[in-house]
Amino acid sequence: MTEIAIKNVFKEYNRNPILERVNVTLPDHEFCLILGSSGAGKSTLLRMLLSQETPSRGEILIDGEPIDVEPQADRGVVFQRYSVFPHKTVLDNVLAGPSFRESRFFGRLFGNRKAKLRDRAMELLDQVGLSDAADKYPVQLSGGMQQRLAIAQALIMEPKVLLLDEPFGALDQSTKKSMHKLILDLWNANKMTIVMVTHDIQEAFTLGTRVLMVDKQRRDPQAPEAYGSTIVHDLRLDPARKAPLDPSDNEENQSMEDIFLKWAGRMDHAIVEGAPHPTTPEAASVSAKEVA
Ligand SMILES: Nc1ncnc2c1ncn2[C@@H]1O[C@H](COP(=O)(O)OP(=O)(O)OP(=O)(O)O)[C@@H](O)[C@H]1O
Repeated sequence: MTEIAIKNVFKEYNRNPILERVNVTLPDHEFCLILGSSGAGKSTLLRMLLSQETPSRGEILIDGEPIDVEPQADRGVVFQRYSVFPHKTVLDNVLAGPSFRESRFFGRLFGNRKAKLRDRAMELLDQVGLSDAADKYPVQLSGGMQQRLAIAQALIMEPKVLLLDEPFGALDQSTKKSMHKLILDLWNANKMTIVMVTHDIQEAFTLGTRVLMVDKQRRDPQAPEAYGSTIVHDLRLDPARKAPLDPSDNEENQSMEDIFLKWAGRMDHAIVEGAPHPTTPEAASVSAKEVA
């Protein structure tokens, strides 16, 4: 069981507010997608969940306990750009994390323990469809294969929470589709909570049980940097649903929020909640009835 609670979190860089009043609770086994325009603060939020950054105010709790101040193995991460070791084989890339962790306690790994880890690594490579590439080097892999390797690398640490920062953003459409199936299968098999950042609305609605839209709720035209972003829409989805496609989603000049609300309106069982602290009439909550 892994519940993440983000409580009234603010983040500033050099006194510039990036995020403000972020409040959300993600129950165990949520697949949460974070959408928002460029610079909205999505990666900053993810980095705080990873403990690479600390909130300027507010707190983040995992299972009721304040989050560790250092990144821990209970939170795995996959970034958009392949974060694998180029000089190690595929198998050794998967083994690198646990070998490092365990050798800190036991020195070099030997015998039974090493064999067990190797079996687990091969099992994961099989799950991500890379068992035939175990002896290859990353340079010999396609972009999609490298991302699958990065996912196996994260999963071998058995994280309670998997954080994904646009992991499929650099992949072509068909590879992306197969990665979507893979990540949904892994999410079901491993019972983790996933938090994933994306720019792709269709991806968010295909994968998420929860979709959060992050944007500025207050804007000062004289001082665009005056306010930070917050959660402006919080959408819960039935995991069994299918995301319908609509050609009008590709119309130009639509804001991400317009497209988001259109999608939300077409989903069965979608419940959209407004931001926790609406401050302008425009940003006030969108009820389930309005989007139905
Ligand atoms: N370490 C830092 N120091 C100062 N400013 C930062 C730092 N990290 C991020 N920022 C600023 O915070 C804002 C939000 O950045 P962030 O990367 O979280 O946005 P994002 O929503 O993930 O954007 P994108 O979709 O383009 O990746 C940006 O204006 C960025 O320049």
